[in-house]
This record gives sequence, structure tokens and C-alpha cells, in this order.
Amino acid sequence: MSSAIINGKEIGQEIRNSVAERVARLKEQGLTPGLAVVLVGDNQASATYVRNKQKSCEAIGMYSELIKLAEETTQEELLAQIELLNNREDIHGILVQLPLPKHIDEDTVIATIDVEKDVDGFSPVSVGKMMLGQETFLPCTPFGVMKLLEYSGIDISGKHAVIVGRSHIVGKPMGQLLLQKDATVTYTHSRTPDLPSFTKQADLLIVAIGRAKFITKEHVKEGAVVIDVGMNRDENNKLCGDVNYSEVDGIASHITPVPGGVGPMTITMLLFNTVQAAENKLASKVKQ
Ligand SMILES: Nc1nc2c(c(=O)[nH]1)N[C@@H](CN(C=O)c1ccc(C(=O)N[C@@H](CCC(=O)O)C(=O)O)cc1)CN2
Repeated sequence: MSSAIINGKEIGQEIRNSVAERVARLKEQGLTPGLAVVLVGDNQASATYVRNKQKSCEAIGMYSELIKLAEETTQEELLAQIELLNNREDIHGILVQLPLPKHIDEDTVIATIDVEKDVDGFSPVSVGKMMLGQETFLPCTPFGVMKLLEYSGIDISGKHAVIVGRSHIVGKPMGQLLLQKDATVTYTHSRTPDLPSFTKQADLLIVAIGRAKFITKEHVKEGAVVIDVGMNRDENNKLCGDVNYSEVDGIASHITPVPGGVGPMTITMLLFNTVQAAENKLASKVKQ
């Protein structure tokens, strides 16, 4: 029997509909949520993601602005742009599309974004708050995975979650969010010896290692929930995940497809965070 598909497009749309209602309520109160997207250089994939983010904002009535900078932009020029956006009343969320060109230090740039507008949840203050379980913007991809699990009725408490990958934007925060929901979490990565001995123990297997079709049937326990965060091109230039879907299908109880699984949730949670930032702003104005 095939595994149940966790459909990120459908779940994402349901969440976007409720975000759209929140946007409409804010507009009635004279505030249009605004997102600034900063794109540096000519990375084609980044340009596509940014376009999709802008279209998604417009579809739910939010304002979005693209700040497109040349590849040779200096770090100082980029930081100056962010300071301008930090001070703008009409901009509630700021995101700098990653990766940045090599001559720019990502950590410095991200740390410059006002934490109240850090809708990617990447700044050191946002990450620290997340670690402490305090209210903050959660990074969109792991936040989206948590929503996929919630909407699919998958219990996390007491489950063994194995994360494959330890990036700052997915693997590390993913484990933290699952831990907060009482999962037992194991982190694995490219230097983990005998990976299948770990992944085979997973009730919940989250894969974000960035290698096409890397996870095969030998890695997966019967009945596991498999979440594929990967986004790669296969030998035929076709979009594929980090999981070999056809091998794992039927072994996993549930699985996310690529495309149409985690990807759409990343943009959905960006919209969610931006509307939250605008609501926070309105609430702070009312208090004054
Ligand atoms: N500042 C950020 N930079 C990057 C992030 C991020 O969250 N913030 N994440 C990734 C890229 N990304 C968003 O920026 C992203 C990747 C993929 C998708 C998506 O919807 N994928 C679709 C397939 C799209 C296609 O056909 O090419 C899917 O999986 O169905 C959305 C967002 C790195 N940079």
C-alpha cells in the first residue's frame, strides 16, 4: 500500500486563507502589512523564490517591495539598505534572500535586521528566543514542517525524531521545535557513521541534507513519517528531494512529496510571520 501523502500545497492554502482574513482585518484598521525582500546578485533560483514570495503577498492583499541589488554590492551598502528598511513605518517584515554573494558575511547582515521585523526568524536574538521557548518569529521552513504535522494529525510527543542535516535555517531549529513538543531528538549529518542505524530508529524522519534521493529504503523504519526538506535536480534535471520517493513509498506511513510538500509551507509561514509582525506593530501603537 502507498504511503499517505502530506500535501503542502493544500495545507499551505488553508493557512494562507486564514492569513488573508487577518490581512483584511488589519486593512480595515488602516494598516496594510508590508514585506521587503532584499535580493543581491543573479542567482536564478533565488530570483524565482523571491518572485513567488511577492506573488504570494499580493494574492492575499499584502504590500511587498523588492530591493534588487547588484552582485558587486558591498556589505556596507547592503547594511545601509537594511537600516533604511528597519526605520520604515510601512514595512513590517524584512527578509534577505539567501545565499548572499561570497564577499558578504551573512551573519552580520542578518544580525542587522530589526528583530521586530525579522520574519525569517534567522537573527541571533530570534534564534535565542526560540531556544528559550519565548515568543518570536520561527524560521519558516521548520515552522512549516510543524504545521504539516499538526494539520496531518501526527502526534509528536514521545516520538523519536531523527534529523538528517544540521543547517542553521532548517536542521538545528527543526530539532528544537520538535523537542519543545516532547519528541526525543537525534541529530545526524554528513559525518555520522552508519547513518541507517540511526535513521532506522526514527518514528519521524526529517531530511534536510541537500543530496538528491539520498535516503533509500534501507534508512527507513516501517510506518515512519518521512518529511523531505530537500530541493535538488536529478539526472534528468527534474526537481526531486533528498528522499528516494519511489523506494520509500509504501514503507513510510506518511511522506511529503517534492515538489508540493515542505516548499509551499516555507512561503506560507513567511506570510504568517509578516502578518503577525504587522499585528504586533498595531498592538504596540494602541498601547502608546
Ligand atoms: N531568506 C531566506 N532564504 C532562503 C530560504 C528562506 O526561508 N529564507 N529558504 C530557501 C529557499 N526558499 C525560500 O526562500 C524556498 C524554496 C522552495 C520553495 C518552494 O515552494 N518549492 C516548491 C518547488 C518550486 C519549484 O518548482 O522550483 C515545492 O517544493 O513545491 C519555496 C521557498 C533558501 N533561501
